[in-house]
Amino acid sequence: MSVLVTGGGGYIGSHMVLGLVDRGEDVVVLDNFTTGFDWLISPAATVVQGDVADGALVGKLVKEHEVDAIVHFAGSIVVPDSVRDPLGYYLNNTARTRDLIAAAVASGVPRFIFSSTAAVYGEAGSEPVREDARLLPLSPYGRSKLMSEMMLEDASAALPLNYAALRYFNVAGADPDGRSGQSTKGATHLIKVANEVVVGKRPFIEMFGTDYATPDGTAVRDYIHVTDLIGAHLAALDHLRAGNGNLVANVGYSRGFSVREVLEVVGRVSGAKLDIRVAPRRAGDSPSVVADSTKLRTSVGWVPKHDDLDSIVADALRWERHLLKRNAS
Ligand SMILES: NC(=O)c1ccc[n+]([C@@H]2O[C@H](COP(=O)([O-])OP(=O)(O)OC[C@H]3O[C@@H](n4cnc5c(N)ncnc54)[C@H](O)[C@@H]3O)[C@@H](O)[C@H]2O)c1
Ligand SMILES: O=c1ccn([C@@H]2O[C@H](COP(=O)(O)OP(=O)(O)O[C@H]3O[C@H](CO)[C@H](O)[C@H](O)[C@H]3O)[C@@H](O)[C@H]2O)c(=O)[nH]1
Repeated sequence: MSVLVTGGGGYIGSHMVLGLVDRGEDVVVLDNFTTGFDWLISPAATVVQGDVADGALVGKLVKEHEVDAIVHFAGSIVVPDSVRDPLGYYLNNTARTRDLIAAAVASGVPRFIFSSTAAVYGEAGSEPVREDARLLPLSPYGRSKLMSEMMLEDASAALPLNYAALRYFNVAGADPDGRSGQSTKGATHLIKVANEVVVGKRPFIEMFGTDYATPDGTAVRDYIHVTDLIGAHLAALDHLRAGNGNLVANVGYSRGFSVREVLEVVGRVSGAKLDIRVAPRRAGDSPSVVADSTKLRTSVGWVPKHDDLDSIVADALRWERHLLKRNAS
């Protein structure tokens, strides 16, 4: 038996591979390496280069490796890019996910875990956001993910497939043992960009929008350590394997930090003085998104172990320094 991890060469997927390998599972990675890297993947996994929409390839991998679950991370992830290129996002995130679900069903894989996002909520109204809040995504990215959730719901009602859709809030940090971290070129995520300024890869950071209706005027997010996010996936996999039915759940810590607060923490943890420049709001951004994670905690017994912004920033910074040395050598 093994687990097929799509996008296993990416930031989050490579941590999932570590989480599975660490508990003795066999893993097959399928990645086209558009944004991922083969060197991020644990040597214990089998790595196949290809697209998730290649149904014949997926069918072959399922058969050869006796895959009992697909964990689907592959996708395009940058909110403002999705505003500029909506059709590209609907193709890679929605249409190709449809093809992967079809291949899962055709080859008899009974379980599917999907990377969804807090972006499905948009401006949800009251916070923290529960799973039954209004789903009004503000960007093509959020819509592309919501449509994938809908396909899974409908497919699961009609076909022998159980699924978990995990709505991640803002994923950050790196493997505490230093084996993986966010390595995306031209990254756009706040903590990654700030740490690139700390190590001298960028001269300054822009603060997008200081006129939001939030306590300090900058946007608020629920930053979650990638290792706790992987803990949620492993718990969801166990939940599905135990026959407990479908699960749609938020993954966050239920507390928010503003952009200004995050940059203060980066400055304090690194000891660096960041050049921070005020810039206009970024297209597609929500003012505030904070998770209510009660459902995940009660349904699968998820207990986060790294709920501390200082450690998130410190782990991410350690990885950034590692990348700097790696690229210099
Ligand atoms: N990073 C976050 O804060 C965040 C938040 C919410 C949800 N997510 C979701 O988590 C998932 C993983 O995100 P990430 O941050 O690791 O991104 P990433 O870009 O590092 O990883 C995505 C991986 O998928 C691969 N890929 C893309 N399209 C593919 C395709 N058609 N076929 C095969 N491989 C393909 C890429 O090469 C890459 O390795 C995404 O689906 C994203 O939408 C991420
Ligand atoms: O250089 C930067 C980068 C970001 N920000 C701000 O920091 C906040 C967080 O931005 P990120 O780019 O780090 O993350 P997003 O909230 O835009 O999006 C992330 O989390 C979402 C869920 O909330 C999606 O899932 C998405 O895939 C993932 O990129 C936003 O207000 C953004 O405008 C800045 O001010 N300067």
